[in-house]
Amino acid sequence: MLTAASKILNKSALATTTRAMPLFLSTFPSPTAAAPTVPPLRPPPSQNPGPHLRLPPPPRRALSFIAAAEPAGAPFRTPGRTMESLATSAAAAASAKVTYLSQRDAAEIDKQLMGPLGFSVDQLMELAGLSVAAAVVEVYKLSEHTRVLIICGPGNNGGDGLVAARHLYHFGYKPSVCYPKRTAKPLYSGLVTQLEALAIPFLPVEDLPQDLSGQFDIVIDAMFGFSFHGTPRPPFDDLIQRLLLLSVIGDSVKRLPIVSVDIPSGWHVEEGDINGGGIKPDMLVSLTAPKLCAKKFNGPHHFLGGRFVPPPILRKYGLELPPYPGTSMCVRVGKAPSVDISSLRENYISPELTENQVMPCPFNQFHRWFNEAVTAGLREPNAMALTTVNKAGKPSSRMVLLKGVDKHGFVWYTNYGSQKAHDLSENSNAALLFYWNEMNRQVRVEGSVQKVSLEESEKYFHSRPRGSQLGAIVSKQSTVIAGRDILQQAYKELEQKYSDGSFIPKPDYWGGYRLTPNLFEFWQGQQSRLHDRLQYKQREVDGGTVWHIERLSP
Ligand SMILES: NC(=O)C1=CN([C@@H]2O[C@H](COP(=O)(O)OP(=O)(O)OC[C@H]3O[C@@H](n4cnc5c(N)ncnc54)[C@H](O)[C@@H]3O)[C@@H](O)[C@H]2O)[C@@H](O)CC1
Ligand SMILES: [K+]
Repeated sequence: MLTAASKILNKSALATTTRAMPLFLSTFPSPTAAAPTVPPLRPPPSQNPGPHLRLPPPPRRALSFIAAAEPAGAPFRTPGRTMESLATSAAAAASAKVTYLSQRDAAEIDKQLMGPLGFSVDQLMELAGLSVAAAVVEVYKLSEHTRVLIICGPGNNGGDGLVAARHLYHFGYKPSVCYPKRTAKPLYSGLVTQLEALAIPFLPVEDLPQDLSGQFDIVIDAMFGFSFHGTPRPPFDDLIQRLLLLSVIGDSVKRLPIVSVDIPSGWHVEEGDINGGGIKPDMLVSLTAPKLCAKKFNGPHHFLGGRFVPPPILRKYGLELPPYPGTSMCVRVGKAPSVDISSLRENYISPELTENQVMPCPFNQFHRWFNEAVTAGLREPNAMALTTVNKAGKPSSRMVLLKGVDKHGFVWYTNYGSQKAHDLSENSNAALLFYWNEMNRQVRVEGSVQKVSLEESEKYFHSRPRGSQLGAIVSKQSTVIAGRDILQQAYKELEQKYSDGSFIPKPDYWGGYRLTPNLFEFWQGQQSRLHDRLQYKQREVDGGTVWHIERLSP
């Protein structure tokens, strides 16, 4: 099982964070004697079309090892989702034009969705509330913002808050709800019952402290949405005062953040905070499309949620909205605030890694950790940084994909004309680095590198998809080329040449390498920088070599 903390792997920009390691990893099997053989390596999971809200996929079943994928960055790959596509969609969202809705249009769209377009209010509310929860997870890490107070109003905005409370509970947060004016409709009483079944506390206004910052880490303002008129009536006037108080307590970093759903409550739906005395939320989650008042929002985090707007609505209202990335339920509107790099740090929480827990054979220990990384659903756990050094002592690093490991070493494939190949021809010493961020783990491997046999390279080359085989022929890796079209042209020509499905010969300049290790280091991040580092080094004993384990200071 994964802990709730580990399920929420978010990308918040700022400050120190605590990252808990999946709980199941703490249950190490009892130490065993050195196994004579190395268990088979499982293949990496296929591309994970992960949403913006990154929840690890369910554990995968073990598969037998087939060395059949491409090296990192192989040309002409068509992945489900790459970092490149994430980066592209983030850039597109940041620069996208946004349409703002008047109060009348917002209400009209609502009617159309629930009339001719066939939606029910329950559906829209569920999607809206999920978007709010997803946006909160994007910005406010669970480890730092566990206790969430959701203040719900009498209308649909309040309903969105109730739904968000449920999702946040399931994402591992500890929500409490203040819902002083309940609506006697089955939709709302159902949402309340669902929260009661999760033992989520409902707090009367009288029980809330004047200063909310002592008891909560975030407040979600789901009091009023686009149907708000006039000035807030009791008890919401008092609740809004408490939120106002928050903007004057603490500095901008330590202040209890307020997340407003659709409209900052109390603001005019079109004019915004008219006299400047309204709440100043840190985050606004606009739903369907931002309302006019959102133009006046100048907090650091503006998100859009409600990924359900069909083309007829987009066309009719000429809506331009930022594109949602991947399968995400929310998208940031505008640019993310800049990050102080020096403030980025993690406080790792992991089970201890002790000498008597690890396997005597480092290859077996590697397999154990690798398989756990696969089981946890990490994307490309076989990606490793390879560092080579040329004869002048100049190092260079790049990511490659591990294609096999056994007691003889770690194997990857590449172009024998590449820079790494050139370095290796001058200096066979190299280092590999695996970094499994979500598990607070790193493995370093050092050793010497030789080419694998021609038969091994042939066998692997022909196991690859034909597109990858052609890509390997086309690329004269690490040489300067005039443009992308040259590659595409050469690829097209080859595609035509082999369009009859005939055998594609492996080019001489392509093949594998094997690093035979003389050192391993297994690193596990721990709290307060007291990380575990266990190093395996080879020692001569009675004419043979044995692996000796030492603990290194972090
Ligand atoms: N496409 C859409 O239209 C969607 C709308 N949704 C949500 O629905 C909201 C709109 O919901 P509603 O139309 O129910 O309206 P609101 O939730 O904005 O509020 C209406 C309620 O607030 C009360 N109220 C209004 N002014 C008040 C004041 N001055 N003092 C005290 N009470 C006051 C009204 O009597 C009514 O009970 C949106 O902002 C959004 O959060 C989402 O649930 C789903 C999609
Ligand atoms: K609101």
